[in-house]
Amino acid sequence: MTTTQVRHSCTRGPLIAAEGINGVGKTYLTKRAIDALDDKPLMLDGFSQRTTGRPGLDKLLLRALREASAGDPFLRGGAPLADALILLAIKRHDLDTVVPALSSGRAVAEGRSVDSTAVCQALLLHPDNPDAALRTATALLDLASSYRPLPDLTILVTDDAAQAVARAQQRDQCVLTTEQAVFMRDAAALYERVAATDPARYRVVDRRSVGEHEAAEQIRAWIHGARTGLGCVREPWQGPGARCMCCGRRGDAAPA
Ligand SMILES: Nc1ncnc2c1ncn2[C@@H]1O[C@H](COP(=O)(O)OP(=O)(O)OP(=O)(O)O)[C@@H](O)[C@H]1O
Ligand SMILES: Cc1cn([C@H]2C[C@H](O)[C@@H](COP(=O)(O)O)O2)c(=O)[nH]c1=O
Repeated sequence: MTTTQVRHSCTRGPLIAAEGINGVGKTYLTKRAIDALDDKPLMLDGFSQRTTGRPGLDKLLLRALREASAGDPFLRGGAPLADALILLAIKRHDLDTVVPALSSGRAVAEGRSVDSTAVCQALLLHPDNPDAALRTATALLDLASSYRPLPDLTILVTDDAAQAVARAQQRDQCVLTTEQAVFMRDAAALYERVAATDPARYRVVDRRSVGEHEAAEQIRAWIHGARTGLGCVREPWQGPGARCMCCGRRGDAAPA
């Protein structure tokens, strides 16, 4: 988690996110990577997998967004900033549910995190202006980091957008509209630009140049390596003297 932490070592596990457009292979490759790990991370499902089970606050918020977006696969409810705040609330709820696992030293792998919110909502706000979309995406990430710490490591899976569209269509037995396919293409480009702004947090695996086996192996190694050098993590809104959310250690107060 990259914000509000004081860098002394903490016993917690790392928070890792898999990002990228629909159908790019986040779930497929992350599962393959995790199969090869002895110390398996807790997997936090992406949104589309959350259709069964107890209706917690995350599912209820998601249901509201789904209803407002009337079947749109990108959950576009018509009010991008209000949608963004609901999406961030869901991702905050997700963090709350995994703090016990992180505190026990276990790694957690989120299927999408706040970078998806930043990218998708920024693109909705600036569909025809890639530079403005990038500025808004980074501003939304700043906003997100005041709601919850960002992931320690974000793995971006990229590919030719048309390949990802084809996989998503095949998997979901649907045909995306041209507008939806263009949205995915533009989102793919924006994810890559956002990743380039924060190379310390992001690792990028590009399926155009890396085979399936090698991609899964890279992801395995990144997840394994994310365990080292972790600092304590604090509620962003509580300031540097607050206790670590995971180990409970107090931070050093800011120098006078
Ligand atoms: N290398 C591969 N070989 C065979 N099938 C693959 C491969 N990569 C992905 N797939 C298939 O493509 C589809 C899309 O992949 P996946 O579900 O992992 O994408 P995703 O990025 O998690 O998408 P979403 O965000 O829409 O859930 C799935 O049916 C998956 O099994
Ligand atoms: C987290 C998040 C998701 N979305 C969109 C992207 C996908 O089209 C759907 C389903 O997501 P899944 O996790 O891949 O199942 O939701 C979004 O627009 N903004 C977000 O923050």
